[in-house]
Amino acid sequence: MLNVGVYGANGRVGQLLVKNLTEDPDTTVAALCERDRIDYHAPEGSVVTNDAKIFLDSCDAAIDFTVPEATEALLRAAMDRPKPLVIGTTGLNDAQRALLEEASEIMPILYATNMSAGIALLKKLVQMTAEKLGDFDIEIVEQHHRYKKDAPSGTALTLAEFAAKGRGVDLDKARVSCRDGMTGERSKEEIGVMAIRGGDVVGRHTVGFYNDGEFIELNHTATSRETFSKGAVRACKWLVNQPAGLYDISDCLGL
Ligand SMILES: NC(=O)C1=CN([C@@H]2O[C@H](COP(=O)(O)OP(=O)(O)OC[C@H]3O[C@@H](n4cnc5c(N)ncnc54)[C@H](OP(=O)(O)O)[C@@H]3O)[C@@H](O)[C@H]2O)C=CC1
Ligand SMILES: O=C(O)C1=N[C@H](C(=O)O)C[C@H](O)C1
Repeated sequence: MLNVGVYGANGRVGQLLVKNLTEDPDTTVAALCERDRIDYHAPEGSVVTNDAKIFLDSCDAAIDFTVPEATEALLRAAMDRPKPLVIGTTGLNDAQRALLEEASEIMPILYATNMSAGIALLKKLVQMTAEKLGDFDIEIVEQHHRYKKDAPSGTALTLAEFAAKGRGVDLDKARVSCRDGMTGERSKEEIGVMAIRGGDVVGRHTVGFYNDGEFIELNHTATSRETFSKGAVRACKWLVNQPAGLYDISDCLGL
């Protein structure tokens, strides 16, 4: 039995993780970490805490869907009590990404901005298409629910990274995420990454390749948030058998 901790246990994804881990015959919910309180009955026998160290000491592996500053606190706590970590939180800054890489030298960490199998495959398709259709304009549009805090989504930025890799360009220089006013004509090098927010949209990403006379749009739509929570549980079960290192969801799926 794998004793898993859920970090951000009161969140939209966190609550689904508790459900999925409870239903899975191979896993149990050993610990819940939440900064304030949880709005439901914790599974019997689970440790409920707001202290990341107590949390890590109470589980064999942990799954994090929170906010960047909370992920940073978890990584710092894990440096002297390493545990396999599955991290889905988006919006990490450069320093937080560097901390994640440093931590992965002493524990296995799977970091993915999207835990779905569909996006894992889409990333490869985007890189290939960007490379093969070198003169098509690339524009990425993402749609999410009204409660989402970061923009563009972590997934859209990951897809943009794969597009940039396919083109052999630096995304920091190529990315355009705002057009307003007299922007001038679009340059060939631009990779547009735009965000739409509204309603209860779980997650929709479209990577368009536009040319004169034709265009291709590659789309992925998540119709259930359990796609992410179940993907994270699957990743966690895989990760506990891996040595220290930084992994992606594609590694877990063999894609
Ligand atoms: N990789 C993937 O596949 C996916 C990634 N995500 C990402 O996961 C993250 C969480 O998403 P979602 O569940 O929708 O978000 P929610 O806002 O529903 O949940 C966030 C959780 O983090 C906690 N939290 C917020 N601020 C802090 C803080 N300063 N310190 C400690 N804990 C904090 C919240 O606690 P409280 O209730 O007290 O506010 C809550 O438990 C986001 O970054 C989102 O982009 C989402 C879906 C899929
Ligand atoms: O906040 C969300 O909801 C989601 N966030 C992730 C992201 O930022 O890419 C993944 C998914 O699209 C849902």
